[in-house]
This record gives sequence, C-alpha cells and structure tokens, in this order.
Amino acid sequence: MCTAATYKTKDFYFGRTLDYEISYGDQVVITPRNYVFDLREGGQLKNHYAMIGMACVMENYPLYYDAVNEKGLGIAGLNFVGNASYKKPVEGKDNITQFELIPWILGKCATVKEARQLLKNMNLIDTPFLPDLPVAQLHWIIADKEECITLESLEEGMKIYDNPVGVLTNNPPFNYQMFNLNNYMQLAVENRSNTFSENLELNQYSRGMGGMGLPGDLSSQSRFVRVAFVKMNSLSGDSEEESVSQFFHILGSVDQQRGCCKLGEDKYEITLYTSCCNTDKGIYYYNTYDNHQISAVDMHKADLEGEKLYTYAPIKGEQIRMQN
Ligand SMILES: C[C@H](CCC(=O)NCCS(=O)(=O)O)[C@H]1CC[C@H]2[C@@H]3[C@H](O)C[C@@H]4C[C@H](O)CC[C@]4(C)[C@H]3C[C@H](O)[C@]12C
Repeated sequence: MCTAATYKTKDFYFGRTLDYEISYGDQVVITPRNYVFDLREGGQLKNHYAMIGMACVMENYPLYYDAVNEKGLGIAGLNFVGNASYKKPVEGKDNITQFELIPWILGKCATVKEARQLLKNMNLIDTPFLPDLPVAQLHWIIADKEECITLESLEEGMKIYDNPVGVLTNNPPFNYQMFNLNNYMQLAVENRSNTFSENLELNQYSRGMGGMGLPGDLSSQSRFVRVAFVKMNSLSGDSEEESVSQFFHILGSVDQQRGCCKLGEDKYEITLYTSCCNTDKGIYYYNTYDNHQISAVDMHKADLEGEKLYTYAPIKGEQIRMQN
C-alpha cells in the first residue's frame, strides 16, 4: 500500500509513503535538463525540465516512483493492481510506457494545466522496461500549487479526475474513494454533544470523540479516509521546518509498522520511505523505515544543465542524538 498527499502553507509540498515488502534499490535521483531519455516508441526527450525524486536506476535510466520538476509540478505512482490497464501503441498518439510517464510529463509540463493538455493525446502502453521485469500496475496523482488530478488508465480508457482532497492511495478506483468520503461527513475535529437520544444521558468522556468512526486499519480505502481527514484539517506554521514537520505527521497517520500486514511466511509490508518535496524550492526530504531523522537533497545544488544523473543512496540506520 502507499499513500500520497499534498500540503500548502507558504510553499507547496508533495510527497508519499512507499509501502512494500521489498526495496527495488531506491535512491534519490536528480535528472538534469540535458540527460536524454530515449523513448520506447521512438524519439527522445531532451532539453527538458530538471526533476528530483525517488527512483531505482537501471541501465542508467531513472525509474521514478515519485518526482517533482523545477517548475513545481509533482507526480507519484501508486499501486492500482487489477484495475490498471495499459494498451498497445496507436498510430497518431503519443505512445508512452508506464515507466516513461513521470519523465514525460515532468520533462515537458510546468503545471497541471499543461499536463492536462499533454495527456489528451497520450496512450499508456504496456511495454516492460526489461523483458523479465513486470510492468507495474499504477495510477497517479499529479499536482502543483493550484490544482491536483488523478490519472487512471482503465480497461475502458483513460480517466482524469479532479482531486480536491489532494490525496491518493490504492484500490478501488478514485471515483469510488471520493464517493466513500460521504460515509464519513459526520466526522468532526470538535467534540460533539449527544444527538443519539435525548432520553439517554450520554457524555463525552474523552477528547477527540468527534473523530469517532475514522477508520484505523491499513486497507487502502481506510487509509484514504484517514489521510483525507488528517490532511483537510491539518494546521501548522508556514516556516519550512513547521511545514515539513506537519507533512510527515500527515503521512505518519498511515504509516505501516512491520508485523501488521502479513503477506507470507516472514514477509510483511512496511513503509519503506516517506517523502516530502518542497516543490517551490526543489528540496526532497525523506525518512526511511529504519531512519526517522529527516534527510534532504536540494536539486538546485546540482548542475541542472548537466547530462548525467545525480544519485543519493538513502541514509539508513537510526540517528539518535544522545543528550547526556
Ligand atoms: C511497489 C510500488 C508501489 C507501492 C504500493 O502502492 N504498494 C501497495 C501494495 S498494494 O497493491 O496495495 O497491496 C511501485 C511504485 C512505483 C513502482 C516502480 C516504478 O513504476 C518504476 C519501475 C516500473 C517497472 O515496470 C517495474 C519496476 C519499477 C521499479 C516499479 C516497481 C514497483 O512497482 C513500484 C516501486
């Protein structure tokens, strides 16, 4: 499972949790403007916007999971198993493979508005990156500081939904996730008085009872509701530290602890990393399952006119500051 979210204070923040049982060899990767992407169906993507995000690099190619470009546009891919449907190439269309989608959009578009235009002629195709590498079944959240959308390529075709909550998890399709929020419209951040029955004396015995009914389990539908509630009600100061801190708290509400989601003998899904990118500044903050300290990579410290990828292995192991 995975969860992605956006958050706006003075700047705009975009990030995700990546929940899985194995790592593909995640690295923070900066792709400068003159790195050349050879597109599978012909042509090249060069002189594009620079981008930063989490990826695994295979054959010197950044296979991004989530990234933000220098203009402040962000995308994250989240599992959409059983519903994602990619097509065969169609003449006259921009035939883009699933693994090219992030660089294709971030390389060419400065805003969601521009991405909407580019997507009009795009056909997502099912070519794997390598013959023995399975094609990831994903859907995507695409956001800038003005608006957020969800992109799904389904059996019946491509859907682009407005995403007014600025969050995404996994199944079911996004329109069902949004509809499901109706079931929770009674949730409140304030305590409520007794509306159950005036003939019964029922009292608030705890703080936080306005949120009674907020689902606490790890299913993707429950995480969608939980992170939507937390994000929509989130408050923080607007300094960088306060904003980043609050962002990690938002995604902390859907963190997955080892042991709670069993997939097989000794196999558990955990939150491998959580990211938070300041899209205005191009700084990618992250922490990992075994290192809660926030680390960061600033894309503007790299030569963005370059041609070669910059890669940063995540800093692992808890960094504990002893006080005595
Ligand atoms: C596993 C990741 C998604 C995590 C997630 O959503 N888990 C939910 C589990 S569940 O369904 O809800 O059970 C996805 C997100 C991005 C994916 C990667 C990117 O798409 C880039 C390439 C794409 C290639 O097709 C496969 C390898 C790969 C390197 C992908 C591996 C894996 O599928 C990733 C890392």
